[in-house]
Amino acid sequence: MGDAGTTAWDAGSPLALAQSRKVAAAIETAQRWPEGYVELVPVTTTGDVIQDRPLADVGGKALWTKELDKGLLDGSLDFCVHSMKDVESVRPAGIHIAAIRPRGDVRDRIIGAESIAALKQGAVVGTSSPRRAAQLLRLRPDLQIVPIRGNVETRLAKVERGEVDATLLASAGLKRLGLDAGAAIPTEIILPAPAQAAIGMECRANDTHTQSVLTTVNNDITYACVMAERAFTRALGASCASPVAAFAVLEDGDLRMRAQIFSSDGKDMVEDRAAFDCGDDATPEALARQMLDAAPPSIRRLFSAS
Ligand SMILES: NCc1[nH]cc(CCC(=O)O)c1CC(=O)O
Repeated sequence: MGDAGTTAWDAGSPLALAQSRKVAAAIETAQRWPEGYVELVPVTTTGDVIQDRPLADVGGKALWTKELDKGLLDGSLDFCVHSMKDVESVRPAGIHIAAIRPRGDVRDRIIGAESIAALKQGAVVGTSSPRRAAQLLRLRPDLQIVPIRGNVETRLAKVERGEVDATLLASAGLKRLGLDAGAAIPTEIILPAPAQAAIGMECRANDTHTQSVLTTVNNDITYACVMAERAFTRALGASCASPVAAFAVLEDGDLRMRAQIFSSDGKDMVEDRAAFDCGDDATPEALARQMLDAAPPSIRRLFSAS
């Protein structure tokens, strides 16, 4: 960072702007910098330009980070702010996840009904998330899942206009946009995506100055949990087309993780949990291996590590 830090957000997304503003404010407070000291730079990403096709068909999560990665590596940006859920589990060489903010509400919310059980028979639910589709179909095979893209407001409007009966959205994103929509679904019913509700900051791996600034707004516990969820996802060889859920918490000094992998139609699921302790054989990678070994072909073919 020079005199002022330069950070970037995905300019096509109001959620990304809200998150970047919050991160900039947290850094300014921690560093006792004046308001506005951290300069925000809008960067439009391919992911937001292509709104009509499912993410899995056009190139996956990298579409959200490609332009931002380039800005980091060419030195025009000092750091980037991401929803960690949208950041691929393998990052380009030279880019480092420097900090993760305290996690918000990890649950999904249902918009358009009081609960999944309350949806009418055969209801049309809009989601382009393979995880949410599989989880919904597992609980309610009668539902009709249709793809839905666009930002959070667009999706809410589609429910409002009756284009779909319901949709699922992350509670954390709704809250950050100041939207109090829908009903929270317990994690026992819908386990969240790996890294859901976590905002992270990336910088160049060799930029020790920016790293030391970002560390002041890091949350150690969230960082450890999200990194374990990412390690699990990476070990599965999961892509954005793989239905996977994972959620880790720190409890009595242990990292405890619950994880699920599904077939696309939700008919098959492998669920497991593990506690990771320092110096233990139990690791997120071992959990991924064990779950893939137990998985039928309908699940295994969706993961490239199998
Ligand atoms: N896939 C888009 C996306 N990326 C992050 C969030 C919400 C905020 C978060 O989980 O950090 C959302 C919207 C959603 O899934 O409802």
